[in-house]
Amino acid sequence: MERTPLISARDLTRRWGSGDSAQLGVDQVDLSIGHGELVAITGPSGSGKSTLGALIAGIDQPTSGSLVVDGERIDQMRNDALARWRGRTVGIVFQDFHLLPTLTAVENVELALKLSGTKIGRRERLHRSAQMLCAVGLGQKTKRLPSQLSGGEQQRVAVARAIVTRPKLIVADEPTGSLDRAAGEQIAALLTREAHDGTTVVMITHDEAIADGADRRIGMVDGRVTMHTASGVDLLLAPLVQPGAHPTDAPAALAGSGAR
Ligand SMILES: Nc1ncnc2c1ncn2[C@@H]1O[C@H](COP(=O)(O)OP(=O)(O)OP(=O)(O)O)[C@@H](O)[C@H]1O
Repeated sequence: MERTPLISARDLTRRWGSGDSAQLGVDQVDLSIGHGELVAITGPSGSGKSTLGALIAGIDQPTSGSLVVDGERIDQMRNDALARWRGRTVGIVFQDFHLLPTLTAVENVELALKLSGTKIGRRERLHRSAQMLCAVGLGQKTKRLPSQLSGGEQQRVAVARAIVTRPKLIVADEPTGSLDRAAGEQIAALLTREAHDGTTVVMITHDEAIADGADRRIGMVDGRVTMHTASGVDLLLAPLVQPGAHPTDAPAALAGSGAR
């Protein structure tokens, strides 16, 4: 069965400023990511990975181009509508965690459930949040404040917060960046399981082993997508996508294969 795209970007561009001083983050990117696909975005520092992730997660908006995520055009959505869309659609793991310093680990996770509009009471929200913290190996530290946790532990709280709402999409910026190998593999396994359960996972990573475990790797250089790697086969984008064609027109291997 053909995998329908959850994310469809066309000519997506994000720049700051204009003229000679313009900074280009993402440059005319065409991209299609399927439901339940686990995608790793890789590339050198400054190549636009975080910028692309922020656009896909709806925490930033493009200068031009179109971006449809879960059936909605989010590229020109108003801020209030975009915030509501994020709450019901996406779990985000920020590079620098963004935990609220005055809330405990379990309260940080619970807040995400509350903001997602889930119709469950606080007691059940706290129960689910504690379970999620157990899943990331923090069952003994649910009542700690972020300042009482190591960087790696804070990162795991951030992952638990992104997953607990069972969103359609998880965008994770270096979700294993502060972790040792064993903890990193545990988090990668958790995100992979979410993808197997139907969540689309877009993971920005420098970790080669974790990128290799994804369904597809998207390589970026200078704000452009230069390469897709699926099933261990390198596919150079340029010869496969004809000028003017959308990535969804490209061969199935490029767009991902089969719905989950
Ligand atoms: N707010 C901003 N204003 C101006 N330029 C920006 C802004 N944010 C990012 N950029 C520029 O956009 C380009 C892409 O940055 P981005 O953070 O997306 O790269 P990255 O691939 O995620 O890098 P890293 O691996 O170091 O995190 C860089 O040249 C960066 O300087």
